[in-house]
Amino acid sequence: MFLYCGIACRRKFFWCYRLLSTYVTKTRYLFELKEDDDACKKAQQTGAFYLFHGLAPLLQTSAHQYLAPRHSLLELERLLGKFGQDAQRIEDSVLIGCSEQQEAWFALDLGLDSSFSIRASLHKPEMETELKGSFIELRKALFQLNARDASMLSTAQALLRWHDAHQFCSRSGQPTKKNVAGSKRVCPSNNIIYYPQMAPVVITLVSDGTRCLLARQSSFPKGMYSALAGFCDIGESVEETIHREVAEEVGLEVESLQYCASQHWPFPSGSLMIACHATVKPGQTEIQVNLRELETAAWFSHDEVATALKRKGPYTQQQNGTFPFWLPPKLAISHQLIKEWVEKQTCSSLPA
Ligand SMILES: NC(=O)c1ccc[n+]([C@@H]2O[C@H](COP(=O)([O-])OP(=O)(O)OC[C@H]3O[C@@H](n4cnc5c(N)ncnc54)[C@H](O)[C@@H]3O)[C@@H](O)[C@H]2O)c1
Ligand SMILES: [Mg+2]
Repeated sequence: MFLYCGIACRRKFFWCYRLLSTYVTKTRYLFELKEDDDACKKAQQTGAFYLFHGLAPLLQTSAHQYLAPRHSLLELERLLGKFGQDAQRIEDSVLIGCSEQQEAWFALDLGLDSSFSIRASLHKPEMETELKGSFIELRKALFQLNARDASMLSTAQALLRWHDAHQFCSRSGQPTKKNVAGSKRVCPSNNIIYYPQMAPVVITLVSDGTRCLLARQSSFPKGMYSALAGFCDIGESVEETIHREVAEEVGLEVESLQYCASQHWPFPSGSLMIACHATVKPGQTEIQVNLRELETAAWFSHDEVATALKRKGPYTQQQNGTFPFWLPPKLAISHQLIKEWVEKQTCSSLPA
């Protein structure tokens, strides 16, 4: 009997341990907050808030890096009170994650129009002084944030932008209402539910076996090249988008492809970047650049790419008027894709 109990208890302990692993607990907690408005409101009491103004996150500078400060509900209520705002404005906030200790994290934009406020947008310079930070465009700050803040702020910005753009039902024209977590909006007149969306984008590093193909758009910083990227058209598989984008942008036919990784990307308005390696036949490598899409594209050797990976742009113009060749920074999935290609090439060139 004792032995039986012992085994049963150990089994139970093992089962609880499995269920209560930090990751599972955190995931279940976030799921509950998205489904249960009261639970989410309760979580706000002990939660922390990232602040934005016109989709630009509040940042503080620390040793050449940006840090994203968080504020408690109490601090936020005090701040809104000081600027003559109703604390109801906090209902505009969206849930973006939680800590391992289940402190829920929210994001709130103080610069976007609010249905809860008479004076919709709070005055930016005054708020910056009060908060001892600056609201900085995410595009400018992203690469000077640590990986966790970059990911949190990217998610937050995409979600805040989506809510701002989906205030009305496209069928009835009536105002839609968000749930407390901000994981959906509902039209009260017809019960249509709107969920936040993101656009799938493929990013492909094409190789001919020894070289890889990199391209630039005129909007890129000078000297920077990247892998080929393109939005998925409606009805396409990832494989079909890769074939089409490579043909459209550089006039080549993909022979084989291999998945590498994926990343949420906040620009232009929330994309899921799906990164893949692709090969073309060694004899069919003549590039025909589509100038409507790209400024230029070219084949680069392993050594050229390996050297460029170590450079950190943006660069100033050289004496001969050109800019050094450099690649996107570590945080961008294109960097990871290119680095993986370089490592594979290095391994395959080593003697067996
Ligand atoms: N994270 C990274 O490493 C990385 C690297 C390269 C590109 N990107 C991102 O990939 C995205 C797509 O690359 P691209 O610009 O070459 O795409 P693209 O080649 O599909 O060309 C862009 C054009 O596609 C059209 N388009 C179709 N669907 C669209 C949609 N849902 N949203 C916006 N435009 C749409 C527009 O006309 C737009 O001008 C860019 O927004 C860029 O920010 C990210
Ligand atoms: Mg493109």
